[in-house]
Amino acid sequence: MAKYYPIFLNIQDKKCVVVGGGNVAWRKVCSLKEAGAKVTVVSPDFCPELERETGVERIQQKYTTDILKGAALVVASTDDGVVNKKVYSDAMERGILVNVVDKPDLCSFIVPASIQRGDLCISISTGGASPALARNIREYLEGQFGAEYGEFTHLLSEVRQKMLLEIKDEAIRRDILQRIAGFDILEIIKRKGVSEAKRKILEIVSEKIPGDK
Ligand SMILES: C[C@@]1(CC(=O)O)c2cc3[nH]c(cc4nc(cc5[nH]c(cc(n2)[C@H]1CCC(=O)O)[C@@](C)(CC(=O)O)[C@@H]5CCC(=O)O)C(CC(=O)O)=C4CCC(=O)O)c(CCC(=O)O)c3CC(=O)O
Ligand SMILES: NC(=O)C1=CN([C@@H]2O[C@H](COP(=O)(O)OP(=O)(O)OC[C@H]3O[C@@H](n4cnc5c(N)ncnc54)[C@H](O)[C@@H]3O)[C@@H](O)[C@H]2O)C=CC1
Repeated sequence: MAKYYPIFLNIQDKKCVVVGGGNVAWRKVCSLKEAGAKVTVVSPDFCPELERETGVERIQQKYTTDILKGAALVVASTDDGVVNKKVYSDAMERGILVNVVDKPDLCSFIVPASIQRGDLCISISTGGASPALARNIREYLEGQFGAEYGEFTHLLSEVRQKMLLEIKDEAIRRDILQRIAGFDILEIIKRKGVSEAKRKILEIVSEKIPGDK
């Protein structure tokens, strides 16, 4: 089995093509859309979920190479191995990132199972060993990581932007940022809300920087 390098790809406003109109195509269309891509899906037929999907360009025809023009990424998710392989070789020739859903060895990237809580993303991969296990772990973690993690991440981002400007001493800044990302602050968000957590953060900051209010 191949080794993988986990990264987060910026595909905002980039053309991403999904070839195929079944359930697997729909799943990939949804995750690409959520990442802000301009999605084109091409297939002679679309499952009802794909038919209903808004904000997606649907091209109702068999795959042809010209559809890849200007694409940053393509997913081949037809039930026809020959077509999937053709998409793979077309993409490789053009330097386009490619995922072939039925052939892990024809993938320049594979897609993990993911949980999104605001800017916090937790992704799980088994490197293709067991997608079902990746899904089960995702479902388990969904129960552990509630909406409060989104609020927490948002609050930390706000405070961090401010501190990057205001606290020049890198060691002190790092110490504070590490401290306020602690689970005790998350507990305060859960029990008492965001404004109480902000108050606690200010308290920590003033303790760490004498004289700071
Ligand atoms: C290599 C990879 C390539 C890629 O697609 O990127 C790939 C390949 C294959 N998947 C297959 C089967 C299944 N895939 C799922 C589900 C998911 N598959 C996803 C990713 C990946 N699947 C990549 C590796 C990810 C990793 O392991 O890290 C997830 C995580 C993300 C997503 O697809 O968006 C999404 C869960 C999302 C979620 O729920 O959170 C289920 C379960 C279900 O549908 O409920 C089954 C049935 C059970 C089983 O087989 O385990 C088959 C055999 C097809 C056949 O039997 O014909 C192949 C081909 C092969 O293995 O040869
Ligand atoms: N990677 C993954 O997560 C998973 C992969 N798979 C594999 O994914 C593939 C697709 O699965 P499903 O969506 O369930 O299949 P499906 O049979 O529901 O859909 C296949 C789609 O491909 C379209 N298609 C066929 N020829 C085409 C062509 N020349 N050009 C464009 N579109 C074409 C069909 O019209 C249909 O819409 C299967 O090979 C399956 O083994 C299955 C489960 C999970």
